[in-house]
Amino acid sequence: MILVFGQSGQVARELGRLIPDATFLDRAACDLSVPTDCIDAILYNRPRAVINAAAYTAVDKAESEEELATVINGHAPAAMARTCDELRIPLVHISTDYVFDGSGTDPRSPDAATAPANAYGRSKLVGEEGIRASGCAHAIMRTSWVFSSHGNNFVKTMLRLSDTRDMLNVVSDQIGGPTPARDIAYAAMAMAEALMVDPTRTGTYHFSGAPDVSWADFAREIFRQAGRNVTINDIPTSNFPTPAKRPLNSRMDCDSLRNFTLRRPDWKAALTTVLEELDVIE
Ligand SMILES: NC(=O)C1=CN([C@@H]2O[C@H](COP(=O)(O)OP(=O)(O)OC[C@H]3O[C@@H](n4cnc5c(N)ncnc54)[C@H](OP(=O)(O)O)[C@@H]3O)[C@@H](O)[C@H]2O)C=CC1
Ligand SMILES: Cc1cn([C@H]2C[C@H](O)[C@@H](COP(=O)(O)OP(=O)(O)O[C@H]3O[C@@H](C)C(=O)[C@@H](O)[C@H]3O)O2)c(=O)[nH]c1=O
Ligand SMILES: [Mg+2]
Repeated sequence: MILVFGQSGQVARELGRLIPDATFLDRAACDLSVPTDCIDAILYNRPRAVINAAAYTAVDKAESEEELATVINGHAPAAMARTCDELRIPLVHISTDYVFDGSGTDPRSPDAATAPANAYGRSKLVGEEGIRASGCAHAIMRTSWVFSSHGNNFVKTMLRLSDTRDMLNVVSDQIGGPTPARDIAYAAMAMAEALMVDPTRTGTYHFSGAPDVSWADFAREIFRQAGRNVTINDIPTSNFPTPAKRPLNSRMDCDSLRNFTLRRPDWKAALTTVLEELDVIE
């Protein structure tokens, strides 16, 4: 059996479709703000592999709740990893482009220096470091700009705003790869399977949708496909103040995905499917 932390989140829901026989732990079954509960959950379920799809993902709110975010995104995954090491089972964990400072314009490779610019990014980095220190077989999959038909994401925010607005200001100087949650679920499973056979594939991998675009370009493609007439004004990040600072360059070098015969997903095609699921298009 595969044990998944998370049930209602974007990636957890897609894992639910892909591997319905897995055991999914919602917050009531295991609250990550109590890391020892993660240990108990793994020992109780005795899985073949663990996928952590739960996290504190409210980027702006994390600025005022960094301690809680650090327990959920940092200490809980570290506790999972130590238990996975004891049981000699692999852990697949999902991390973020926000562990980088976003300087420059080149795609970041997995071994590039981390330097998070916000509390959420720092909390996710604590998780990465705890997992590496545990010695367990693991894949840390860094992804970015996740979207799907469930939960909160940029696609749903844009569609909601367009109900009342025909013009939106969207930042055009943050560049990254929008990533379909469905493809993340598939990749997480591929990594878990590979690690069960060959734990030496342990490492940190980048997985983001192609091509890289700005949030403004992403918004334009959403409304183009949705057939909605919404004007997107390109604005610099400085004109969209938020509590948390976001990296400008979220481009990720995903070449090492070849280790798992995976490739960057085509986010525009996946967006069509998501808009169909949302009944925005037929
Ligand atoms: N969303 C994005 O754009 C990106 C996400 N990631 C990473 O991908 C992973 C999956 O993200 P995504 O699916 O979008 O996340 P969501 O925000 O959609 O879901 C987060 C999940 O974590 C659960 N959760 C939050 N706090 C706790 C807690 N204290 N105890 C137990 N469960 C908790 C939530 O449960 P509940 O429903 O009960 O709140 C929810 O199921 C995360 O590791 C995230 O950091 C990486 C890059 C981009
Ligand atoms: C709603 C809105 C947002 N924006 C900007 C703000 C921000 O820079 C960008 C995206 O907004 P979001 O709130 O979706 O961004 P955010 O929640 O920061 O998204 C991040 O979530 C975490 C969990 C990750 O790990 C990251 O990879 C990334 O996906 O768009 C506009 O410019 N105009 C708007 O009308
Ligand atoms: Mg958000």
